Amino acid sequence: FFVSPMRKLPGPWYTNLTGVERKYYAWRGLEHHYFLRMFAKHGPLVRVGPDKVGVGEVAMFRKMMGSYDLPKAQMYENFAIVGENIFTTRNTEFNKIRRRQIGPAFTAGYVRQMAPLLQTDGLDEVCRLFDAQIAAAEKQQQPGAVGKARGTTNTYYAFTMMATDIISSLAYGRRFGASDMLVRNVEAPPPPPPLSQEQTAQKEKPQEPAPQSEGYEDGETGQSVLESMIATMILMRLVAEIPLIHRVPRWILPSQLKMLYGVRDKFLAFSTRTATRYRERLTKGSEKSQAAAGARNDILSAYILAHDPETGATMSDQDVGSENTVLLAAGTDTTSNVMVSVVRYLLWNPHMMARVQRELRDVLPEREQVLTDPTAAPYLAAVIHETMRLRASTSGVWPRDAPRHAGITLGGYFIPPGTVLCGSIGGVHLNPETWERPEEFDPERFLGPEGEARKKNLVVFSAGVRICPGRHLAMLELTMVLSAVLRRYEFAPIDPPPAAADYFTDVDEICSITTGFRNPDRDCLVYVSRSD
Ligand code: HEM
Repeated sequence: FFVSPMRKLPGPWYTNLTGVERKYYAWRGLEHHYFLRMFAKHGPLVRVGPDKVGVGEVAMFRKMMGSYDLPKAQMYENFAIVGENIFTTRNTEFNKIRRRQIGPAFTAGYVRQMAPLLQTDGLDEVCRLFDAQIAAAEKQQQPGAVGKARGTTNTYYAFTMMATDIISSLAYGRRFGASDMLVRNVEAPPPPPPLSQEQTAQKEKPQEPAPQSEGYEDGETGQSVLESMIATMILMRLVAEIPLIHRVPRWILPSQLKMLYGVRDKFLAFSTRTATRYRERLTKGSEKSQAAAGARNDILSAYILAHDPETGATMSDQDVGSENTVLLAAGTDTTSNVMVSVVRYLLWNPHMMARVQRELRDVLPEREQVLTDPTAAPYLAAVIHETMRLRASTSGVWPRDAPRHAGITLGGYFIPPGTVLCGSIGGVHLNPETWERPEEFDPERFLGPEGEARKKNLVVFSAGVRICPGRHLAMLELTMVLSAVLRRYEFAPIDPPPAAADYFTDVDEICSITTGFRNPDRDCLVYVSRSD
């Protein structure tokens, strides 16, 4: 204890003995804030527990993420309730092979070919929702009322459901129909009048079973799959917080947890079965069905056909099933939360909103046009980058073990083996040595050649050997959806912006693996109307 090199690291004295303060913040969903406060006080390398060090500076972050010598920390095993896959694995060889296998599904070129699916299964759906919300407001408008009808929408639900539909389309070959649930709520007819006796008797007669939706089995529907997906994600987060849950025999668990495990089993079975069916269509079906399946440029077909060019290893249906559950976890709220934040920042800064809209009217003169190239709308691209800097949906910490035998030197300090390095994306993005006025929302910093150069200091997708493979897809999705909705609709705030501009309080965030909105029902409600 007295000779440990960790003692030399900056940090409060008590972190030599305990990491309970960090745990307390993590338990409250505010671990990302805890790290920011520690960096502000002690600098970008700070001890936060006897064996834990926070890293909040871009060069150090890149160094710790740059090599497989610093494997993912043990925490990741807690996510493996959906099997070992690219995200959960701590095994270098496994990760290298998997990244080579799935690489072709995420190249910039292949991702561009997915744009039509992003449009039909994502963008069109969210627009259908906004249109339904506006139509509902029109219905309620008094006759003779002046001005356009304004619907009310919750951007959090609208974009989260849309992103879920996009990933389910790309990774499962079908939309789960998440957006439809929202549209149905808007269009729900008024409750029927009470039934007469005769009608009641009629109703009690056994009904014909509802026709199965294509591809679902055993009474599954898009909605039931969606529910089991959500339950699986909840279980993942619970086990991440309390790993013991996964270590004890299942029969000891309380009934709610047993139920969650049961649903997880069903969801994994569904994911594997989806891969099996798709493989059959791709490889065994008639020429016509093979052509139809092959013509779909999506992640699922790329995974099924994947092989590692070095070892020749392919992926089993179970492998594909496990990878797909991870895509749902890694590729939905990460992207949709950025969209929500972009709309919020633009509503708080009307001159920026006006500039984005002017730019979009120039590049998309027809209302229904869609933009796929972010460089065509540089101001919108700058807004997206600045939002991802200030409110990264991944602003929490991503832990790595110090190299097992040699340790590592960071910022002039030796970090011994056995230490966990907590790479803080929020810390890197708010580091005052890197960014002027770090807490200010200023898209200008990403404009022009200097702005382009500054992007190297953004690590929203992490860096190095485990960098996000979905980054091109995320950028395409952000560009297509935000350009279209900001061109086609006017948004207006329902509530005024927070009075005091304080980074820690002006957005009520919760960090639990990803960072999102603690109270979306209160904070993400806006007016929406059609633009010309
Ligand atoms: C704005 C949106 C996104 C952000 C900010 C983001 C960010 C990140 C970050 C920071 C990591 C590293 C996590 C770690 O070290 O454990 C990561 C990993 C990953 N991301 Fe993303 N991501 C986004 C969208 C996506 C999308 C759309 C997909 C795929 C559909 C995806 C798939 C993955 C996968 C599979 C990994 C694990 C890679 C590995 O461990 O080797 N992400 N992402």
